[in-house]
Amino acid sequence: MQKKGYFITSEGPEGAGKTTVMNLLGERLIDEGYEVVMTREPGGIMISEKIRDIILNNEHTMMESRTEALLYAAARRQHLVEKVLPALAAGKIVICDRFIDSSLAYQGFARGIGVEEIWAINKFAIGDTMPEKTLLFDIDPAVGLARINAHKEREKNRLDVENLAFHQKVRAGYLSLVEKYPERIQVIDASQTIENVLDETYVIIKRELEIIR
Ligand SMILES: Nc1ncnc2c1ncn2[C@@H]1O[C@H](COP(=O)(O)OP(=O)(O)OP(=O)(O)O)[C@@H](O)[C@H]1O
Ligand SMILES: Cc1cn([C@H]2C[C@H](O)[C@@H](COP(=O)(O)O)O2)c(=O)[nH]c1=O
Repeated sequence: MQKKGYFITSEGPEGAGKTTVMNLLGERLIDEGYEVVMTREPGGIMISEKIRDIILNNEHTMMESRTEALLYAAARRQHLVEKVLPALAAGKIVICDRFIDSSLAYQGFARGIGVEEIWAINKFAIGDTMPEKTLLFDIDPAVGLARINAHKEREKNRLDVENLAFHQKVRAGYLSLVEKYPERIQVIDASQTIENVLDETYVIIKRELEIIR
């Protein structure tokens, strides 16, 4: 159906509903006949899932911020070459839960490493590959964290357990990225019901896919 690959990423603070909504979106697009690859960062393939375990392990309290940033970039590189680029070359839609904007918001802004520094290591990791469209699921971090905490079975990782001030910096970081890249990053109010968030997401992505078709 689609003539060329299309790279979509979802971003946002913890508990914004990215995974829930993008999975539903992916199912809907597949039902319509699109070839869709759903994946995530850090992870998506064996090596990057192993790096994910190292980064997010709650016992790794000694992990230094730049080490963390480099591990995210390493996981990103391997995932890109092993999964994302081949799928795009085959004309598929790739929907990736988080990508470089997570590193900019979490490591660049919230950890305070600096956006330029994070760009530099990620440029090395991804070259010129950037998403065509990024959806920012925007939510008050207190609401997002409350959603996560309501599900006691969900294990909290090393980033989830950062304090509220950290997650507020993440959100502020994301919003400053929207100002910098208004064409690429589209904000969705993630405080709405799942159905409404999905509808809004679907309309945005369908419009994009119809343009490239
Ligand atoms: N719009 C919504 N309203 C209420 N609850 C929601 C909404 N969207 C998702 N949830 C619930 O919030 C929780 C977190 O959702 P989800 O895992 O999709 O978020 P996420 O953005 O992927 O989070 P994280 O990045 O922390 O993994 C889940 O229990 C999900 O059912
Ligand atoms: C890609 C990426 C992710 N993070 C953080 C964001 C989350 O706290 C975790 C991933 O967990 P999720 O349940 O899959 O959302 O990692 C980051 O800090 N920097 C990154 O580049």
